[in-house]
Amino acid sequence: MTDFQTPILEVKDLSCHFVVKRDLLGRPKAKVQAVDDVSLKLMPGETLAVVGESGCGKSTLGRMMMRLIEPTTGKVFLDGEDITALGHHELRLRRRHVQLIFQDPYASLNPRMTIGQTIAEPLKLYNILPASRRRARVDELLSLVGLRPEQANRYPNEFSGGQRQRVVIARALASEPKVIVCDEAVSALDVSIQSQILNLLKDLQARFNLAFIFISHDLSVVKHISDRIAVMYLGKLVELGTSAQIFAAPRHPYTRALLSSIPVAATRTIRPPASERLVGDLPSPIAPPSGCRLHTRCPHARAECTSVPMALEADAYGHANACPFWRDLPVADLGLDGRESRDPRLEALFSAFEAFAAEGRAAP
Ligand SMILES: Nc1ncnc2c1ncn2[C@@H]1O[C@H](COP(=O)(O)OP(=O)(O)OP(=O)(O)O)[C@@H](O)[C@H]1O
Repeated sequence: MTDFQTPILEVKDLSCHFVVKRDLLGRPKAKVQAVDDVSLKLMPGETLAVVGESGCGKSTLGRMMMRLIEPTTGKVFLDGEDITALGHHELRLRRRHVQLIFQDPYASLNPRMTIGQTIAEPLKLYNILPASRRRARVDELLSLVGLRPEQANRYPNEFSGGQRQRVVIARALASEPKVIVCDEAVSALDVSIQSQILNLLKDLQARFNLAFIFISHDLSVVKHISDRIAVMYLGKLVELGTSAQIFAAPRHPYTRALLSSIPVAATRTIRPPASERLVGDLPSPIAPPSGCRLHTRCPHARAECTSVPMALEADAYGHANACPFWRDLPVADLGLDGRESRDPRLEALFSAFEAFAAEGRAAP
């Protein structure tokens, strides 16, 4: 049984370094530090968004959570059980509880199988139901995702992008998961369809107490669906907090920069000014900058940033950030959903209100 104090999914000090070059003797010569020393907890029924620009390690992190990519170091716990060292058979049984939904539903559906066959696959694979009861369950799953049972005999190419994503969601639900990792799950869809799919995911979450890892490069997409948001830069976590903390009182210069790049129309949060924007290009993950990895692009960088450790420091309300100088950042007119200024003296108070509002929804 799920204990509400036990995270449904937890990663501890997780790293993934891909070897991209070897010498003549086959020894590693260059490694991409795709994910570096990331620790996160996901509580049952919670939505944790992982955001950051392309290449920051979001997908690698998501796949390591399912052990679709083997971590270089660190551990993964599913419902309190260390699954890092499980053998193939044991792992396959646990995978039933963590499902993945990709960006492109067409690529993840077999064009030669009817959607009924596709949705029935996990029922067979994990021996969830005998053959005689599978059809009724497929009908039920189709209804749950807003499709009609009589559509079960159709093929993926007969459906729109949004409908195909509903099929993928039905297939994920068939294995009765506890966690669904949504990797850019709505990015390829039109905005109106995006919100329909997000609403569907929210409804299913409430119904089945599902936990979501929601991977996205787009902060505006995750704002309304996330309990907490983890912000990544070049393989490192730079900020972690409730959605309200991140949007109303962002602390790390990278989070401030991400918020400054959201189109005004996409969110009611007023954009930070241009002075918050990053300079230059993303450095190579093969040789990330020393100290704070953002220092080569940070508009607020100072000499010490080349050597500071990049570790998350959390306040009493669970709002964690890796910039030790965040309190000294210039007071930016971030809008803060209607507040006029970002007075640091008021920030602790706002944080307290937000933590209070989030209490019961989010892990500390
Ligand atoms: N199999 C691999 N071999 C070598 N490098 C890889 C491999 N997979 C990912 N990478 C590199 O690891 C880094 C992180 O990639 P990842 O796909 O996790 O980032 P991401 O934030 O999900 O980006 P995107 O949104 O573009 O997929 C990138 O520099 C990428 O090029």
